[in-house]
Amino acid sequence: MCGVVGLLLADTESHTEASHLLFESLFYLQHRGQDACGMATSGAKGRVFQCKGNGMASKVFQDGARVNDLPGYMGIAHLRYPTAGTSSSAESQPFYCNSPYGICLAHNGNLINAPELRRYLDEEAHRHVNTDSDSELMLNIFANALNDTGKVRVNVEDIFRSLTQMSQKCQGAWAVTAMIAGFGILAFRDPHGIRPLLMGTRPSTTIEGAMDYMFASESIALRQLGFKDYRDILPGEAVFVRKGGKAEFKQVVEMKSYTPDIFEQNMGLKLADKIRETLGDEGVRGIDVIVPVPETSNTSAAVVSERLKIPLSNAFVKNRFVFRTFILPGQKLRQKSVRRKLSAIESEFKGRTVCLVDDSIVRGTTSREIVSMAREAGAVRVYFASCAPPLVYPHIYGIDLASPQEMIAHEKTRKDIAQLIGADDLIYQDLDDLKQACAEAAPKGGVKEFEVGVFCGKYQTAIPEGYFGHLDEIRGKKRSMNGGEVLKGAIKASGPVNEVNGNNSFTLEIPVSALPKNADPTSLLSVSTAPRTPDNREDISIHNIASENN
Ligand SMILES: O=P(O)(O)OC[C@H]1O[C@H](OP(=O)(O)OP(=O)(O)O)[C@H](O)[C@@H]1O
Ligand SMILES: NC(=O)CC[C@H](N)C(=O)O
Ligand SMILES: [Mg+2]
Repeated sequence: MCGVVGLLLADTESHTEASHLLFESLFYLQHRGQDACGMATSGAKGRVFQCKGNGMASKVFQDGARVNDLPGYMGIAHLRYPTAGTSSSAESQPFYCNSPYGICLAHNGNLINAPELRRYLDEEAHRHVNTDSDSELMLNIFANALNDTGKVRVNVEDIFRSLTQMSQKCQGAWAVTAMIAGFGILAFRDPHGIRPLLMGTRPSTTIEGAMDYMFASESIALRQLGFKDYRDILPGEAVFVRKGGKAEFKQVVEMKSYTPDIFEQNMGLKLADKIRETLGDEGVRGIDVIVPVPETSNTSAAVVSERLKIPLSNAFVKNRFVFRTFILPGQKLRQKSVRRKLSAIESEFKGRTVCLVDDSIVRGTTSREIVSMAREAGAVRVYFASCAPPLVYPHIYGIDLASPQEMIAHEKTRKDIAQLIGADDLIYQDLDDLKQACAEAAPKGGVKEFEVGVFCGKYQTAIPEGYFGHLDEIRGKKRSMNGGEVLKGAIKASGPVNEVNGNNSFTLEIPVSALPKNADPTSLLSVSTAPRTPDNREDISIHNIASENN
């Protein structure tokens, strides 16, 4: 995901009000990325001030203490959940490049032709790129186009023209806020509008008749900070707000379609009907309670409960000090964190047939753990309903979900998956139903199409040859970062493994450093295939051992 923000105050004398507002906005968008965050501001003499690093906003900005080091009337900020490159702090954003004019950029999305852009920057543009980040490439492509104007000072038209050139060179998804030191704030979106970006305004608190401008990935940040009249930046559109000036808009590249990622939309309206279709009237009558997996599925579960006329029970309590799980690096960590994050209220489960509702199943970490928690709390039957259809293809536009092989639905039937997560039955939303539910929820005349490549493998942009192989390679590299070389091989197994995989073959990846000296890799199988009992989930961790450093 990633969150981006941009802000320009009308009052150019304001000292650190911009950085304080930006800091606050990061809390409203923190769920969009927890790996790293940062901010860059610019003030009176056009100097750029920055603070960024790994961790969440409160940590990086030392509970706000560092915000006072960031003066200026404008700035941009970023929350990172990596899709490309590594998790190193050097890749935290915004990125800064001094030539020309001092540009900072914060990017949500993913570029799918990074190798080609890297080659162009190196061999033709002679620009130094310091990290593996695709966002740094985008910044340099833009900077290079601006540089080609050959001007000492550019104007707004030059900026828009350079963005047109950049949009023609880059392929993939982007929602970007950028800042040109001493000049203004820029925001733009890819031709398909895959990642979200909005703009809002508010009257300046100090200069009568003047407006402050803010851009953000989600309206919540704008609303909470008093920015109103917000509107979407359209696909292919750019907005520049000049210091002390007004917003100027330009369609820098033709709008190809308007297909925001369906993950951003309201999910789950048709799920109730699907549950009835799958379980039948009898099955539905047997359900005692609908239980949301807090909080992302609360709304959908409430709709399901109302439509099926089954009581809703908030039978899982969320620990608000544990954060998002599936974006944590490392399967072991993710698994542990589900248990830390959610606790089951026994009295709500004891002796009941429950239907758990979550927004999605990716690797199956959450669903597997909570089905087993529901049983431990005394549930007699456990159904699991997912608002999203099975995820089986890579997400390539800015959500590094998992590689298809890690996704629990990969090459599995619904029944296989139900077995793997330990549920009595599993109900998935249909893709067509989901699209229809989202289209119905969109404002009149609004979005009708959505980016759904992760469910069906059909993407909005052409995919460069070899891109999926390249993705796997990057993920392999990430996995082995702490573990050194990775052994890979298909291993035939029998016995308890059958219970886990539903067939008797699987791919095992073991970081060499995780093995005892001179160990035969297959020796690990005896550890990982221990029989499954309520207290021993080692069998599931066959894959976990393999991808511990993922
Ligand atoms: O199948 P999995 O790999 O477990 O991924 C799916 C889970 O990931 C997301 O939750 P997340 O952990 O991000 O946190 P949240 O719902 O609390 O925001 C999503 O809401 C599912 O619960
Ligand atoms: N999730 C995102 O939008 C990530 C942005 C960018 N591709 C990065 O990895 O930093
Ligand atoms: Mg969740």
